[in-house]
Amino acid sequence: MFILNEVGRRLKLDGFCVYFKNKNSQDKTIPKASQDLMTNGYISRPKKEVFVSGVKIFYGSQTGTAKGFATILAEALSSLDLPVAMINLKDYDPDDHLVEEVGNCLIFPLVTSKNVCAFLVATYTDGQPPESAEWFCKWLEEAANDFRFGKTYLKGMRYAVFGLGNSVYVSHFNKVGKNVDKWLWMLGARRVMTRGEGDGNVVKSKHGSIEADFTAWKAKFISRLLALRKGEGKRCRGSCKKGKCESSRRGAAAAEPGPHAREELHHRDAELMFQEEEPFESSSEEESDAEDRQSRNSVVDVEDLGKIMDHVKKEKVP
Ligand SMILES: Cc1cc2nc3c(=O)[nH]c(=O)nc-3n(C[C@H](O)[C@H](O)[C@H](O)COP(=O)(O)O)c2cc1C
Repeated sequence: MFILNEVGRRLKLDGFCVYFKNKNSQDKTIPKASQDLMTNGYISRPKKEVFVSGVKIFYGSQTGTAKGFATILAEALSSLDLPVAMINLKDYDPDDHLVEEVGNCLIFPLVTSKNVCAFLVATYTDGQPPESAEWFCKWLEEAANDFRFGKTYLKGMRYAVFGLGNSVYVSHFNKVGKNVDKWLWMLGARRVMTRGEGDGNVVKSKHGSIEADFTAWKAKFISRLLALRKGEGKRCRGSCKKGKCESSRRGAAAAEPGPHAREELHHRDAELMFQEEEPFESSSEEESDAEDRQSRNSVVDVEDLGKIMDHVKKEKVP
């Protein structure tokens, strides 16, 4: 029996045969048949895991700004060697395809998709989406509010949203971006970064113009993608503003909610979550799991309280 060492030399071994393949070693020193064997039944180094296999950029645009931003993003991403698809929401039927973004593993259907989805959507009069994104938004809103879909429907999908708007429309500023972010989250998709808000009102725009807002968001999105590509997650370390994470909830008292109360909680949480910037990655299911754990702790607290009361009563008996 033989073993191939780091430089492809055969070493004699008694009893069994192992091949180590050095990725820098010259494959030409190893016969083709042996190379095949290395991945077919013989021990070889594990293959590098792929954490992000590509990006899908969805856009909803009326006068072309969102489409233009989508093109800029696609170009930036393809220079990073990431496969990119640009999708006009007008041509996309969420009823048929959205669930595909969850993952395509038949054996473990809830396995996270290796794609990341970016949504670039504009807001129009009275907070309505552009015509091209009407069906997508209608479908998403209905699904998010339909208990038959539930908060795991899009579990495994990873996404980020950049909304385009103008803050002169005070009460409906960026409403569509906000809603798309909220509805995806309610369906269990995982937001990989804070929503970006492009503002065409140069006086109020965070970075001076909608283009600058987009450039800043794009830079953050790319750095987030690079981190995800390395397999890095981003968890709340207990410093989130609204105290919604598990760590900051520990110790807070709450009553056990019934099924309707929980449903209500899910929607109320979604509203709260999207009033402010959310600094960490999350999905609605995780939020709700944390609620459940907290509730279970609270039930124990109530039981303990009962025992204490019994004890106090006994103490009072002469
Ligand atoms: C008629 C009209 C109505 C608009 N209404 C809103 C609005 O309610 N809220 C908002 O944030 N932006 C509003 N906007 C601003 C657009 O969202 C913004 O110009 C955006 O960049 C357009 O993107 P698009 O070129 O991809 O369609 C409105 C713009 C127009 C022309």
